[in-house]
Amino acid sequence: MEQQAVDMQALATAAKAGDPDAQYKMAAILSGEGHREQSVALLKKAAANGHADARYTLATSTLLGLNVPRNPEHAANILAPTAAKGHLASARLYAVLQAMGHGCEKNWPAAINNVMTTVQEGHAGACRDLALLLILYRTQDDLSLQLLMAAASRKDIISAMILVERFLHGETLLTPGLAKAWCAHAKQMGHPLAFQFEPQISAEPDFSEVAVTDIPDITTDDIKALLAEPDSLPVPDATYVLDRPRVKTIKGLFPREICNYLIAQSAPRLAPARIIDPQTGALREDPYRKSYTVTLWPVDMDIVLFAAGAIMCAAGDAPSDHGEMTSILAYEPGMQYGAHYDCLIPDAEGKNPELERSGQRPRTVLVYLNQEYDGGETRFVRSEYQYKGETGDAIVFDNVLDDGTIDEQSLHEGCPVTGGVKWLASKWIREKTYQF
Ligand SMILES: O=C(O)CCC(=O)C(=O)O
Ligand SMILES: [Fe+2]
Repeated sequence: MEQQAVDMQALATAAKAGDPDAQYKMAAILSGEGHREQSVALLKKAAANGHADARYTLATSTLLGLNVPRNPEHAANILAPTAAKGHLASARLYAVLQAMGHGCEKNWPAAINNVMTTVQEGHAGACRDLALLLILYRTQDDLSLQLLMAAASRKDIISAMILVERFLHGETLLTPGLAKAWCAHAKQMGHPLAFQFEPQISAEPDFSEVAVTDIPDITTDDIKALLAEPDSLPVPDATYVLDRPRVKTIKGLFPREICNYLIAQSAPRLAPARIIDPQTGALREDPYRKSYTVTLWPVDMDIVLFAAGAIMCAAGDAPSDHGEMTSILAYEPGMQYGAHYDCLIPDAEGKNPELERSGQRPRTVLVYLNQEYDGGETRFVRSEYQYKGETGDAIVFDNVLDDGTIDEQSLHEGCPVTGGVKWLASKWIREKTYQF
């Protein structure tokens, strides 16, 4: 206790004397104690002194408007210098802002530069991001495999679980002992797939095999040539299945690895879905829409999640900035999304601020992220058409008619799940650039 008081005193003295690390640590302690203003003041000092973690934290608060005014341009400016120096968290977030054009100019090649700076710095998370982009683009299997091996051997559990899953499918040359060792590590870290995979490997875990492998030697120009802007990526062929509402389905929009990644990144952020109370306008839970859900805002995103969202927009024939943020939904047995329209409905006076801001929601894109569940079909209640995709398949449907008025045939539901957990990615497309 006494020692703690001495340490705190020493920290406060160092912070006052201008030590950025002490300022950052003091800011975290003060924030935990609820002293928001003092915390922000110190965070700003540490950031001004060039402390990379402080700059990242301040940038996320600035994006969210948390204890500081919301200002995406300011957030991008805070991130730019630390991203250029290869600070992983800053570079990952700055890449998202550049890819989206949120707070800075939309510039996909510049976003790739950020990824490559951190790959070249040897960050495991950056190797994983690049590997996942290559997987999403379905290109350079050898290179993505080397990047995954490099990341997994640097203890990146997401990469390790991708390799273990491939091992279980007989696709990757891991030894069973190494696969088991990675599972044990990922279980400790709480990766959901590790609990599923570990019992399927009968070998003893062999930790002696965990040797760090080299990061492949790749140039930024090579990667830029491989990874065009995701908005312009060709989407697999669609099958038109219904006229009213207009519905098409797409097999394999996302590879399995991307589906698992979306699940793993959203699982810790899920919260019960809420609806807007028609009487009070307040958000509340309702048995009508019962699922767990998370909306991925820029601070929750990385370049892979951005690109996956952009591909969903492309599947809906829309530029990426017309898409609302991707939502991930998880339905446990008994959960469902009751019959509803996705389009925005004006009030009795013909008004809806959302409609004025970014226009109607003419189209919806859903991607099924897994298939190991019972029930849970997406059903158009008036036409009785229903669809249940396999892992990575998409359904795209119009919520309005050609003249822009609501298509009443678009009334749809997520049927109750009766076994297992259904995971879904959902994107609502807007008429105009989505303003948020
Ligand atoms: O769960 C489903 O199949 C439907 C989801 C849905 O309707 C939506 O996200 O708007
Ligand atoms: Fe819907």
